[in-house]
Amino acid sequence: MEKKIIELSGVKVYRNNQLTLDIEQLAVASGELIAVSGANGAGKSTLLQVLNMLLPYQQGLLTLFGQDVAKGGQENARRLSSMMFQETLLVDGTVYDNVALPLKFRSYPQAQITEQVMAVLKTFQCHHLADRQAKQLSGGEAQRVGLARALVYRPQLLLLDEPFAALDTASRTAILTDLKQVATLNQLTVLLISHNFNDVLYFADRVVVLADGRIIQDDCPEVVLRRPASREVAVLVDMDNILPCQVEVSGQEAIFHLPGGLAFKRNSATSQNHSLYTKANACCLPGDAIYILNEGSALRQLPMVTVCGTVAGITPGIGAYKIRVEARGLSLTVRAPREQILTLTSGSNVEVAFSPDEVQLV
Ligand SMILES: Nc1ncnc2c1ncn2[C@@H]1O[C@H](COP(=O)(O)OP(=O)(O)OP(=O)(O)O)[C@@H](O)[C@H]1O
Repeated sequence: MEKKIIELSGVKVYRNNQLTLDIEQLAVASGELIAVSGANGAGKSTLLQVLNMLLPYQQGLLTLFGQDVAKGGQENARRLSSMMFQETLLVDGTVYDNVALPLKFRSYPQAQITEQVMAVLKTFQCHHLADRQAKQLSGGEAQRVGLARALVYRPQLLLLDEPFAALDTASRTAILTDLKQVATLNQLTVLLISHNFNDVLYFADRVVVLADGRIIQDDCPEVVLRRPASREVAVLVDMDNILPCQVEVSGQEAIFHLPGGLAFKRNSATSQNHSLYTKANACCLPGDAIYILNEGSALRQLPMVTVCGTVAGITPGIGAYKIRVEARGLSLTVRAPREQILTLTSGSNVEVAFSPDEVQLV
């Protein structure tokens, strides 16, 4: 059986008499790279503070490394876990001194301190900074040193509260690449708070989405990206098309009604949670699931919904261009490779198509 590093059951946290965190069930296995995402105020930092035992919970069960923290599991959990915040507080002294601190606190012998500090600095590509004054580092260097310090004593669990949010995209990707490699090699469990969904897609095997302190979706990041469980998640992942929609269900058949009289059918037994068919008032569709039809396109043979419209704008991008198509009062965002849009300009008439099965009710 997979070893569980974190288990929460019925955990509730109140702040100022308000229920701020309400986790029915959450289990994280050893070696998992898990992200926690959600809008501002969703409860992400509160969850992390509970896991780091900085904040008490008023109800429920929290087990870390197999031990109930309310029954003596705290000491073991502190020994085996580490945490990093958005601001890395480096103390006066050199980079070496800073990274050596956790080992000095733990009374490691000097030779082992030197060996582990230099090894971890090398892993995070900051060994050349060892003799530099820590307070003179750039933001990116400081976060790399902070990560080295968090991992120098080889914890099994690393909790990250958006520590890389202020870094530029290239530096963030580079640091997440190194961390992912280290984590995979050492079976390190990492829980990363991030509201940057690109980082989540890049780094995590799984993402837990919070809203009002509750888990509203828990799945692999690609599923959350393409099949958000609610409008809130669709907004969080920056879904290309969120469209008003009413659904009429008759037996196994669902008829989707979109603005402009656009309607299509699909089998209501497929694709998603049946309760959404009656309660959803919007649907969403990723831009790469809408295709621009050319004459003779093989897609015309497939059961697709087709709509005629006009190109209202084209935004270049690497991998895919974004094309805004106005069709029957709907504004659709389509993502297509550059070669497919070479003949298009603003004002071009186009026919676009999508499969009803790609439409997600939210
Ligand atoms: N020290 C505190 N005392 C009382 N309430 C707090 C405290 N810190 C946070 N809260 C409240 O708890 C709720 C959750 O906050 P939390 O910081 O966990 O959210 P978050 O998802 O991390 O948000 P953000 O993305 O903005 O950092 C919010 O309503 C917030 O106002």
